[in-house]
Amino acid sequence: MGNRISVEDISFNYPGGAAVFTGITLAVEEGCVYSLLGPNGTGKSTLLKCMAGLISPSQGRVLLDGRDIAGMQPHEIARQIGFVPQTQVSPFPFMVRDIVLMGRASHLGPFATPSAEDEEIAADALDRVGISRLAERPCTGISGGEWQLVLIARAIAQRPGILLLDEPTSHLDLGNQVRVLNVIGGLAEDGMTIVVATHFPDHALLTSNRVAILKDQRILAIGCPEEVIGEDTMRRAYGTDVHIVHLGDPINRRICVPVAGKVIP
Ligand SMILES: Nc1ncnc2c1ncn2[C@@H]1O[C@H](COP(=O)(O)OP(=O)(O)OP(=O)(O)O)[C@@H](O)[C@H]1O
Repeated sequence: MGNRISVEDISFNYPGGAAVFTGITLAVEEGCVYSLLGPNGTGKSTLLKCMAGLISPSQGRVLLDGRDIAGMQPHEIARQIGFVPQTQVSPFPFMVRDIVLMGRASHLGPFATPSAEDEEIAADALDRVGISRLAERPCTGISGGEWQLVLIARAIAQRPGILLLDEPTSHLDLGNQVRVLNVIGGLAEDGMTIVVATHFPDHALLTSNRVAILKDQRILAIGCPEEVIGEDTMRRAYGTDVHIVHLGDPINRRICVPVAGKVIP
């Protein structure tokens, strides 16, 4: 498997609604971290759900290694694609470790139970996101940020070739944001292809090889992060002024700082 995913000229309407987006085309290569930016409601989650095969585009195709996912069985898609939705808290008090073990489901036969190796993979995934201590806790008794880490651990345990993450750092403290960004970088280095919807341009600058910004039903800008995340494009995307600051040596990074806001002397 080549772990490539692309969308070709896709459009999407929810029933009875206007088009969320039209004519979107993008190609994500193996081992690439691809960030989707854009204001609230511009369709980032909807695009990820189309890519995960959870909903079908009204027009256009989603291709997995060149194959149209419309013709694939759900279990075939689940073996190759992992999806981390925006945090949805389970109403059932499953143990955290059992939720993460559910990530192994696509690797098991219909009536098979998880093996010792599956248990080890789940434990390793919990360790990778730093929440081994929560393994025996019911998921109804953990925080929003902890839930987000559980869902990420479940996707890591799935070991998909392609991982789609919907705002994976939105509930996380600073340390856990960095941890998850490092995990994303490590997975991509191992050849996993990653698409991340995010509201943090800095995270896109830090982790991505490519960025697309959605706005007004279309792609406003697409390309490498240093080109796309510029002051003019950010203003056009979000309607607010930012400075792009180059931190220079030894950090050699760009950060995106909003200009507006109360400045405390
Ligand atoms: N189930 C649904 N039925 C009808 N409309 C929906 C549904 N889900 C989302 N929408 C609408 O589709 C548009 C795109 O929503 P989507 O959640 O994909 O945007 P987003 O860019 O991910 O937003 P955010 O950044 O706020 O999470 C929005 O206008 C939203 O109101």
